[in-house]
Amino acid sequence: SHEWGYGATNGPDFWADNFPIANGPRQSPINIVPKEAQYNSSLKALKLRYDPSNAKGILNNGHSFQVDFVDDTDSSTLTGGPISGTYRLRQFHFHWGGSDDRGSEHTVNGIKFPCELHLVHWNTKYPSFGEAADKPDGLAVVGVFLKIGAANPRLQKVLDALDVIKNKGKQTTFANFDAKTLLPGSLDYWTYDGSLTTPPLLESVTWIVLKEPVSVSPAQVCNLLHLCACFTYTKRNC
Ligand SMILES: CCN[C@H]1CN(CCOCC)S(=O)(=O)c2sc(S(N)(=O)=O)cc21
Ligand SMILES: [Zn+2]
Repeated sequence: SHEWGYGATNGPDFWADNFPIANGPRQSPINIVPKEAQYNSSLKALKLRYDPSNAKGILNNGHSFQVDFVDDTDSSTLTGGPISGTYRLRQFHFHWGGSDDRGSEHTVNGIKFPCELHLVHWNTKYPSFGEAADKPDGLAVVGVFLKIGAANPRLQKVLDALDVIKNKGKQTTFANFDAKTLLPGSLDYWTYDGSLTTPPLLESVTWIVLKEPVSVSPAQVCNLLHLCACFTYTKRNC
């Protein structure tokens, strides 16, 4: 079967063919309706402690690009928030689209943002990421919306690295990067139990979607899209 993607013949509407969990009870993404969200006073503040020296490399996985982190110690972790215990930062990646009115996976009141950042963490109650990835409490992903606005200097180091990983499977070293610099000022969040938003669509993700977006400039989004030479789902006149 041809590889899943976002095209007309292998996009999300076809994923259930090879990944029946696509019709499962806790599939992501969802539309977030703030007025309908219930306040839960037992939820704690998010605590994100990231060590820049854990940044390892940047990889074009053919569906997006991801920055991978060394996750063999508790030096880059997510604690507090809706989760219990300690989750380790594994990687972060982005989702974007071919125009400013689409690209994010979650929506807020039906509105899509041009881009969405996902910081993927795994529960250290399991021996490894691979073991955690299919457990109901295995993963916690922090989602950050990007909105079109002023250029975001903290993104630039990531975008500058894309030139050398233009093709699927390409990777290069990406050292000494502080993922915290990608976060907005406020860590206020919505949370729900969901899934990976791409195959294998595992229902193992506690979603933590930050309310405050960060900015990205149109030129920076175009930078992302140059990488999309191999991603057929986005065409943008840059
Ligand atoms: C392109 C594949 N994307 C997957 C790859 N991983 C799953 C690998 O499962 C191994 C058994 S992942 O855990 O890194 C991950 S997180 C998200 S998302 N968009 O929901 O934050 C998608 C994916
Ligand atoms: Zn994602």
